[in-house]
Amino acid sequence: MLLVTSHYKSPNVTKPWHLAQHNKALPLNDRSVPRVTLGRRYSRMALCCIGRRLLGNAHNALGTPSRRGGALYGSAYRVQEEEIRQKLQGFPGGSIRLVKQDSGIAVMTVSNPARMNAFSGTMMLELQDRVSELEQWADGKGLIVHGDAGTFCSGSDLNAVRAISDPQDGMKMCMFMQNVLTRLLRLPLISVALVEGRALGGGAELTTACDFRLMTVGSEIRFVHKHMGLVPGWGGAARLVRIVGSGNALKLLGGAWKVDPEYGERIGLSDGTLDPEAGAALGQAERWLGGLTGGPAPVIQAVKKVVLSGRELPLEDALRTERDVFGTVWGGPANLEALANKSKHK
Ligand SMILES: CC[C@H](C(=O)O)C(=O)SCCNC(=O)CCNC(=O)[C@H](O)C(C)(C)COP(=O)(O)OP(=O)(O)OC[C@H]1O[C@@H](n2cnc3c(N)ncnc32)[C@H](O)[C@@H]1OP(=O)(O)O
Repeated sequence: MLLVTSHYKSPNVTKPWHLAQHNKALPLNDRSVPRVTLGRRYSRMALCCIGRRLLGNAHNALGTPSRRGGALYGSAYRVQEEEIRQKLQGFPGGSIRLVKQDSGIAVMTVSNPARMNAFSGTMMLELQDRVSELEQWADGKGLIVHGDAGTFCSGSDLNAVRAISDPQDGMKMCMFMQNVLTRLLRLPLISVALVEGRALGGGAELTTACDFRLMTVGSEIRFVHKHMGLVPGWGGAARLVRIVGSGNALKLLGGAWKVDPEYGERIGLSDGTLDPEAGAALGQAERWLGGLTGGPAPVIQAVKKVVLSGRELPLEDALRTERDVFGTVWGGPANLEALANKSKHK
């Protein structure tokens, strides 16, 4: 069930968006694709399994008002999650603030200024709570993630890292943050990481869990993991490859290269450099994002959903999702209003 459909309640179940909502037969289905050979059928089945898993999650991410949203790991992981949650409670400090604005753009602030906004244990837990809150935000359209006091985030709090350096705890923390950051990226909101100052280690990974990155002059994104004897574990490598390609990702991880705004734009990691003369960075980021989030929330959420499925799913599953999402907006209030206004696109 899609969240966007809840805005379109109507008794008329013959509308296409209701057909989609009620999972009635629609033209594109499994039978419409010929299965040529056994081998292909199996590889196709395998793809479908992966796709359905992601599809289910993607649907959840944008639709089901469940606390778990677009979670990555299944129910077996919940026990482990509870264990690591308790452990993370033992490393307090800082906060993750969230302000949901009437414009439909929320601002999330990573705040631990005494430690360059490093993630304490309780901040990881708070991040999960804020993501859950955003998954439920029916009027939401956009999100800006930034750091407090002029810098983005210096990764994990090294004091916590030292205390949980046992490989099993490390794995649990890694899964916890992978899960939370995957849910962050799958939110039905268009998201931007506003990078001022430094985004290091886990902070660099956090920037990749947003749809876009904007950088201020003098800022840097740096995957310092190699220097810590590590690789990214919060999903940052997988996402980085999709953003900049494997060659550039190898350079950034293998060389622990600093990415300044100019280099960031060149390789596609940064989507723009903010003008130091044009006022506060946050205001500029809000204006930039506002250029993508004009219009009703259900339509913007639908935009995010079709792009998300195109990004994450095999083509056939993405096409099905696109069809279903299309069904939620076709004949909906925004569509009918636009038709009634005879809108032109000059
Ligand atoms: C690698 C992956 C891993 C993960 O995925 O979990 C991580 O993210 S591990 C963390 C990776 N990050 C780092 O290693 C950053 C280490 N810090 C630095 O390199 C510097 O502090 C820097 C460049 C961020 C800032 O340098 P600057 O000279 O401008 O300031 P200070 O060094 O004096 O820093 C101020 C204050 O902040 C504390 N700090 C900074 N980062 C962390 C951190 N990640 N964890 C804990 N504390 C941090 C620093 O120790 C200073 O505190 P003070 O009490 O004044 O000594």
